Amino acid sequence: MDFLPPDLTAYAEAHTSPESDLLRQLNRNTRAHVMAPRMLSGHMQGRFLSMLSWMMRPRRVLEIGTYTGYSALCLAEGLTDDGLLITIDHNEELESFARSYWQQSPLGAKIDFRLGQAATLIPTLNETFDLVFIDADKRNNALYFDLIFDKIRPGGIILADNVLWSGKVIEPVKASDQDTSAVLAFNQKIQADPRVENVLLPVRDGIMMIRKR
Ligand SMILES: C[S@@+](CC[C@H](N)C(=O)[O-])C[C@H]1O[C@@H](n2cnc3c(N)ncnc32)[C@H](O)[C@@H]1O
Repeated sequence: MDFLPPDLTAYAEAHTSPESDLLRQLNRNTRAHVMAPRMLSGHMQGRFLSMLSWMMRPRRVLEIGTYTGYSALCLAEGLTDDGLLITIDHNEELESFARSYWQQSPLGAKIDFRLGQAATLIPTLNETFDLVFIDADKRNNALYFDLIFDKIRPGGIILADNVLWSGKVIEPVKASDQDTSAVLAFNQKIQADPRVENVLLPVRDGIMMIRKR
């Protein structure tokens, strides 16, 4: 769902730095050849992730939900020289597609892909993260938040995508709609957590931006 009228979205994109040729190609080929291309962050959100990465100059970034590797490339842009982005996805069919784009970028050497279930892999990571992007199965947002919290430095940032869930967060929820219930519960959990400060940004499908105190 677009929250802004299409012509305002177009205006905002026209006044946002363009995607690199590589990202544009990755965006276009995901739309042409991969299932569910709406999952890709895209131009505007990608530039937001890049801007935040440049502002923070993170040494360690964790992404939960790689898909075709678009947001990984954006988040890797501001990494320090010795920086590393670990990205997790359980869909092995997308790995070679994502890698074929990462290999065309100098940032590819800083991207460490881990294949598997996020809930299994996160506890095995012995890193302190500056920035985490939660963008996998929304039902597990709260679980991923709990699993990563102690691995984030004070002042570190967690982003969770799709927290407006196409607007369903303000509609009556059907008992059978577990995804919407999970997004609502996650948003409430963050809002009530005294260990963090947060702002729900209405960018694309909604990004919850969380700072660990
Ligand atoms: C919304 S897409 C990620 C989009 C990507 N971050 C981007 O912006 O271009 C979600 C991804 O999470 C992965 N995923 C879903 N559940 C998962 C799980 N339990 N463990 C690991 N990956 C999972 C899916 O395979 C899918 O590729």
